[in-house]
Amino acid sequence: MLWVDKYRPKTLDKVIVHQDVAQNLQKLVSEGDCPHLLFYGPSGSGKKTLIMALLRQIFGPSADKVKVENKIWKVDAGKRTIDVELTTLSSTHHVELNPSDAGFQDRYVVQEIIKEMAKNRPIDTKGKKGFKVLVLNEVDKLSREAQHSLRRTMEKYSASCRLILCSNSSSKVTEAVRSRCLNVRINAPMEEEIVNVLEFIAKKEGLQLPQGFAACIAEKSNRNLRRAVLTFETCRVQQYPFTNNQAIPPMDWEQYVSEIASDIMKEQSPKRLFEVRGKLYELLTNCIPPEIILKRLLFELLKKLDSELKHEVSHWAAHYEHRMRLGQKAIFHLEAFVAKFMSIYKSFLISTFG
Ligand SMILES: Nc1ncnc2c1ncn2[C@@H]1O[C@H](COP(=O)(O)OP(=O)(O)OP(=O)(O)O)[C@@H](O)[C@H]1O
Repeated sequence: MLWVDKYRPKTLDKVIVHQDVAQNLQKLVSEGDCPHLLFYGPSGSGKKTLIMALLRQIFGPSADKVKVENKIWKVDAGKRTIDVELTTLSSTHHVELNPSDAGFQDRYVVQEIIKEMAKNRPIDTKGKKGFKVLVLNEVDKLSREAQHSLRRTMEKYSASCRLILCSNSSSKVTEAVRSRCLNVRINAPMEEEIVNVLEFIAKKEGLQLPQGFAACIAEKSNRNLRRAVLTFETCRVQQYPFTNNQAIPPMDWEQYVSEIASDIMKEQSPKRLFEVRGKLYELLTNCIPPEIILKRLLFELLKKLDSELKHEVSHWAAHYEHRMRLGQKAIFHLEAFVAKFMSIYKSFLISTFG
């Protein structure tokens, strides 16, 4: 098991970072009734960990016993019936799903599937009417229609079900949904907090971790806890005993994006565009989210660019990121950005050097 999973705190009293949030959540549960919740914060900040620990606090260890199901739902979409394939993770008390996986059919997922799940009211351990928890991931990626439907579901079934929403940014969640939830902001952990987590893992694994090296991993992680723990494990495999000046390897995919950026800078032609497309496709098939690829690619390209082009290139990256959100096939928009970049860069080279 990877350290990120092995050392993920299981209960609210065991968390190393966000102890204040964990305490507030504990109070909320002890008061008996939990409102709908919206957890938001950057990737790797610990949202999911807190949600899982909260479920355990509410329902006890049985919340950990989850089964993964891949189901095809037949939903009524106006005049026709469509098939929506979704993966759910469920225990006896909760169901977790990612409705935005259904792409532009996401509103049917909310209108039909989530509504159906929310309706069924379980009884709790004391034989009273209990409530079911639905954990919805990546709500910020839901279309506006889906978010409107979600709002209705939240209102209508609030007696039988609680929604726990998880998202990276709260600004992409509509005001109507936000205002019906208790908003829980999960900040990116501070570097010292990351060092504490690394020291905790080192102690458990019986490793000697030099202070300077832990601080270096924390700094390189960009305040992303998952990344810090993954890097720490990679370093352990590469070299032990650790030294203060040990090299910290970049993530494989970041290396790959950097190579793509170099390819684009070296040649701007349909042939090169075709090659780059293949590489981008490979990243997507390895589950690197397209927005992250675009952001990283922009970062790498900006490093190599003259300052007069930076503004224009950033503008087009934002343009294609927006289109990617509206569309379905991310590869089209990534490729379109690369083609646009090649055209801008080539014109710049011709006008400068003739
Ligand atoms: N409070 C905590 N104390 C100690 N370690 C933590 C804590 N929260 C998270 N971690 C560690 O950080 C890793 C990443 O956390 P988590 O998956 O909760 O992040 P996330 O915010 O949900 O990320 P994403 O938005 O990318 O899914 C966990 O696997 C766990 O090892």
